[in-house]
Amino acid sequence: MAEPLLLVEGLCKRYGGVVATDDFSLRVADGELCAIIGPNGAGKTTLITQLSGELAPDSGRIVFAGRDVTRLPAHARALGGFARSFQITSIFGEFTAWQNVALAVQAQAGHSFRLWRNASRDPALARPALGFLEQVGLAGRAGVVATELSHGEKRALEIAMALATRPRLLLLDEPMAGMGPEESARMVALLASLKGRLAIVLVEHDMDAVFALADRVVVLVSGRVIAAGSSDEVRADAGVRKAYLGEGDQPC
Ligand SMILES: Nc1ncnc2c1ncn2[C@@H]1O[C@H](COP(=O)(O)OP(=O)(O)OP(=O)(O)O)[C@@H](O)[C@H]1O
Repeated sequence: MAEPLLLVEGLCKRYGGVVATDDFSLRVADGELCAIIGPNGAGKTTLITQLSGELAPDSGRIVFAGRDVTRLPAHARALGGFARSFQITSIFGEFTAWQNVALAVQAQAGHSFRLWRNASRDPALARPALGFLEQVGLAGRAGVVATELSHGEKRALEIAMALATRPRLLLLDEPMAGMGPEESARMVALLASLKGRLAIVLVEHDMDAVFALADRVVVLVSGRVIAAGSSDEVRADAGVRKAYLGEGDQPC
């Protein structure tokens, strides 16, 4: 079997008596969109924070592009090609959408943030920043101050900022949270447009979105994988229906 881009083996994390991640293993190929679902408290956030490097596992290992990154902190993983879509707090509210992405482009290029004033007039920064905004459907909102963007636009901006770091793997923690149907549909379309270009690990409660987007769905219950497979396989899995979707319910 070809070496996956992301290989997770035997990850474990306990909080006192609570086993939040229980012998979790995962393989994600280049360009694959892998969704992780599970009921509240299943351990999804604990898992994604271990993948991003914000939380150290008790045991197990994480290998990215052939390199063991288990003990690398988040910023070092980011340099190696990990990007996490952080909560909206990572956006500079008083800056325009364009300026936020330009900062991410600048950070990726390794320039000091103190050069910002000059850099803001630099076409080498301006063009790619606009390009990333275009990719997420925000080109028409480039000059809008971030605080004035809608919730869905802010989430899209975060993704543009993550893309500006030119990641090979994007970790997304509930990108549809707090969205209405129209904003969710726009986010699904955006993620569909990214599919195949980079690997994505998506934690999401919106089942319609997950089943529409994922190449593979992994179901967590009490920190353990109870099923993994295509959307159709997971929807049809009796154990998933019983433990997660609700016994007797129609599949989503
Ligand atoms: N800092 C912590 N200290 C103690 N227990 C924690 C901590 N963080 C999470 N837990 C526990 O670990 C388990 C997994 O929590 P986690 O937040 O990862 O689940 P989740 O699947 O992301 O839940 P949700 O869908 O509600 O966000 C839960 O039982 C939770 O109460």
